[in-house]
Amino acid sequence: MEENQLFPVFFKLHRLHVLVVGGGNVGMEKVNAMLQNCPEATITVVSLSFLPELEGLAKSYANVTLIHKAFSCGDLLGKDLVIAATNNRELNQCVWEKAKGSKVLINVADTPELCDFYLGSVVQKGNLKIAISTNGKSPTVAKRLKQVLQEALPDSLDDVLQKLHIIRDKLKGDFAAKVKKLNNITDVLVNPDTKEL
Ligand SMILES: C[C@@]1(CC(=O)O)C2=NC(=C\c3[nH]c(c(CCC(=O)O)c3CC(=O)O)Cc3[nH]c(c(CC(=O)O)c3CCC(=O)O)/C=C3\N/C(=C\2)[C@@H](CCC(=O)O)[C@]3(C)CC(=O)O)/[C@H]1CCC(=O)O
Ligand SMILES: NC(=O)c1ccc[n+]([C@@H]2O[C@H](COP(=O)([O-])OP(=O)(O)OC[C@H]3O[C@@H](n4cnc5c(N)ncnc54)[C@H](O)[C@@H]3O)[C@@H](O)[C@H]2O)c1
Repeated sequence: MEENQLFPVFFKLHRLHVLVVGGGNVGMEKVNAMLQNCPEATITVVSLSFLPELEGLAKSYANVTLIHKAFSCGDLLGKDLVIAATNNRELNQCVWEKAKGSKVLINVADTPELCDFYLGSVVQKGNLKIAISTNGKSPTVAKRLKQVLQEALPDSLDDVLQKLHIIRDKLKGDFAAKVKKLNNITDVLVNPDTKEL
């Protein structure tokens, strides 16, 4: 079977500055996806035109800035991540070249081969977050799986996380002893019939 070699990480977007080039449907969707996960994400969108929905988002989120202009190299200054989402393949390739020259990680929405990272489909239950990737094979399947998991996982999972966090902070002893205890307590999640030792 072909393997997915992507390595998932969870970015603290409120500490990073993201540049999105292109304020159309895809630019809008990517901005929306980032804000859904992190309402404090710092995002600058550079574009020749903006969808009205994107202008609405910029009004609601002080951390989202829209700049009405054509992309230029200087837009990369101070940015940590870039998403190239214009409808012009050559321009997206040019943004990629400039980003590479500046050592900034980039996602080129119309060219998976040029992406340093992909966005995932995200299941959220309070503190719990599950990101899904199909290795770029079918974003639609990723979206559907998200819907299935969002329904199937109980909301109470967040209570479990909150309680385990309290226990984790209270546990005494050395690291190995804490790990053993936490694994004993949570064994019931994978073996419902076992009793805590
Ligand atoms: C998961 C999600 C996250 C997000 O965007 O937030 C996401 N795409 C979503 C939706 C979606 N995208 C597309 C459709 C139409 C149907 C279809 O094509 O399936 C739908 C479905 C819909 O909108 O209903 C079209 C599309 N997408 C890409 C291309 C270019 C290409 O493949 O060449 C084209 C063709 C453009 C064309 O044909 O012109 C590329 C990528 N899209 C990715 C992520 C990355 C791979 C993720 C993975 O590994 O699965 C990757 C590689 C790069 C990236 O964008 O990061 C989000 C689900 C949101 C949710 O959970 O609700
Ligand atoms: N990765 C994904 O999830 C995904 C999904 C669907 C489509 N796509 C691809 O993404 C691309 C964009 O699609 P779209 O629907 O957003 O297009 P769109 O036409 O709605 O938007 C393109 C935007 O790019 C801007 N733009 C054009 N030239 C520019 C320049 N020189 N400087 C700055 N901004 C400029 C335009 O003003 C416009 O706002 C398409 O090539 C499409 O194939 C990717």
